[in-house]
Amino acid sequence: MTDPDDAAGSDDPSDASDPPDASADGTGETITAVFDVIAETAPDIRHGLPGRRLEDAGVNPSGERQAAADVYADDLLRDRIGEVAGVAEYASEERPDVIDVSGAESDAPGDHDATLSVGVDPLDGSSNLKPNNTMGTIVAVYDAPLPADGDHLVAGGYVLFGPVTTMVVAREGHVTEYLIEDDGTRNVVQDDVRLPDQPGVYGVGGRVPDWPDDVTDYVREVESDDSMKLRYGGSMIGDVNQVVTYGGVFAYPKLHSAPNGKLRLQFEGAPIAYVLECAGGKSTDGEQSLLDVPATDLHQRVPVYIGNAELIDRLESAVE
Ligand SMILES: O=P(O)(O)OC[C@H]1O[C@](O)(COP(=O)(O)O)[C@@H](O)[C@@H]1O
Ligand SMILES: [Mg+2]
Ligand SMILES: [Mg+2]
Repeated sequence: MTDPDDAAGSDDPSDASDPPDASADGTGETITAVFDVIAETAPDIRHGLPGRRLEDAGVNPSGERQAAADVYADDLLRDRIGEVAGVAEYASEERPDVIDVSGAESDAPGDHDATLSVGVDPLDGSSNLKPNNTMGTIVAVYDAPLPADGDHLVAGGYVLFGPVTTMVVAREGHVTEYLIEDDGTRNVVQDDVRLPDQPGVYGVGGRVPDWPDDVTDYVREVESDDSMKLRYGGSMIGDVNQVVTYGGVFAYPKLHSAPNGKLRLQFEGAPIAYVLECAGGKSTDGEQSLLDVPATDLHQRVPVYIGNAELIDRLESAVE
């Protein structure tokens, strides 16, 4: 995208365009329809936030507090993605089980021939509601029942709720950034998004005293490069989009208190790895690409390190 010190990128959108449906079985049309629904729902999520910022709604399957906004976004997305022909399953960070939205299991109305599964993090970074900071929505489209391994990802993307609402979509090895208008239409801001060659930012989650020594040593080495600036805002999507824009590394690492880190493989780690790898970057759990981590549980956590290839290679050499 742009140089770290050249933050004045253009926001002039051109007309929306999607890759042609390269699939013989119509899955490409389903993927397009899913991201149309995400774009249409993004303004509704944004407009639904003010009254739901501070209201508590319970605990999610990962044992974390849910805001009313998390549940609101999840319900909206479940209803609307569930209507998309070709989508068989819906799952999210906010509900314990996979939902059959095809109707096939219960012989209910629906698309009984549907084959795709959609996993979402409806609101990523919802602890940023209180201080009114950046949040996102993460979307993963798999061609297998959930939980599914990363090699079943056929598309991944995210919405970023910042000063403007943008959506980044990766499919068929190609990454596109859109500006989402208030009426839910999407217009291309940047076709063929690629990580800049020169990394400029780094952000690492977790309490610093909770980092294992090898993580600490790696971070100290990264920040000793005087071209690297710290960027950490407490929303994975906000922080990841800094890396997509300026190059660099984002991590939510293994911790002393949590050897598998905090982020969820199905809803956060894998789809973001898919986007970054399609944009020319790399991902790892410390040993292997996040797309190669076996999916064993819908809500399993995984250490996440993503960014420029050279920084991820160094990380893999540095951590055990
Ligand atoms: O508060 P911490 O420990 O820095 O954690 C922040 C991380 O947790 C998350 O908020 C987890 O996502 P959710 O808000 O979807 O649970 C990430 O977006 C972010 O990277
Ligand atoms: Mg999240
Ligand atoms: Mg969330």
